Amino acid sequence: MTTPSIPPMGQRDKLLQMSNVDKVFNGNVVALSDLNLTVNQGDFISLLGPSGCGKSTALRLISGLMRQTSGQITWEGGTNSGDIGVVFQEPTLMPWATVEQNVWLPHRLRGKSLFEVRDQILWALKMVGLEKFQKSYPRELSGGMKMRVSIARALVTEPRLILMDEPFAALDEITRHKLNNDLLMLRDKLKCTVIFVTHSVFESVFLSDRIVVMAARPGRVSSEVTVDAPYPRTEEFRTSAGYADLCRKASDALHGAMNEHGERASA
Ligand SMILES: Nc1ncnc2c1ncn2[C@@H]1O[C@H](COP(=O)(O)OP(=O)(O)OP(=O)(O)O)[C@@H](O)[C@H]1O
Repeated sequence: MTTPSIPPMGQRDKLLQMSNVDKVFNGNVVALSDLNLTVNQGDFISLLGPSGCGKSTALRLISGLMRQTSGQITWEGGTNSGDIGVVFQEPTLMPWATVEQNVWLPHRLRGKSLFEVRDQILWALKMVGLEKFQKSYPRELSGGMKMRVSIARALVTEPRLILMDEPFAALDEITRHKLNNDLLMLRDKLKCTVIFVTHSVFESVFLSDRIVVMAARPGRVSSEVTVDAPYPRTEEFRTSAGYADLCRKASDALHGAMNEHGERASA
């Protein structure tokens, strides 16, 4: 798969637009109010915000798993099945199925046989470094490897947009760093667009070029922090003064969002 490089921010084509999006649950829980967000092709966006500010709800609306109460979500050129890959906090693998069968799932749901999509499955597993584990079962894998399978499953349809809902939050720090590095390498190879939900200022700065900071009650965009550090980002970036400055900036923005309602910052 050959793909052109990602243009600099400001020169990217639009992928989708969320305009004046509201989501109300049970008639009275206002999860999102007047959410506006433009997502461009190649963006790596982190949604950062306090618990309950509607980050997961925003992802579910974009994924089409749920419908907004009002407002529009518009894809440039429309959207097809397979355009979106989703990775959740838990790997959500079928324990009775092999790695290969788990990664097959999105194609299987579209009526394709394992034989038909075997090459795509192998490609996705290679992307996450697990091509030798096709026939393994989830119980034989570490937590980090299970998450890689989950990422391969999201990649297997070659989606235009990958949605990740706190995918590494349950992993230990070392595995998390390793998967952060690998995710950036993957993004560099695939030139894909990613929206990544996290509670971690450090993770959002390391990964993204745009941090969308959300405020709660009701959930909305509070501010946006641009992370203009060049990719590839390495351990050198993680220990640089520039990284520390950007973390401070993102942390201030997060505290600002929390103070909009007098909440206590915990990130
Ligand atoms: N299915 C649902 N029914 C009723 N209320 C819901 C539902 N899903 C979410 N909510 C409410 O909507 C608000 C936003 O929830 P959401 O899970 O999107 O926030 P979040 O920012 O992802 O939180 P966290 O960081 O804790 O995962 C919360 O008040 C939550 O209780």
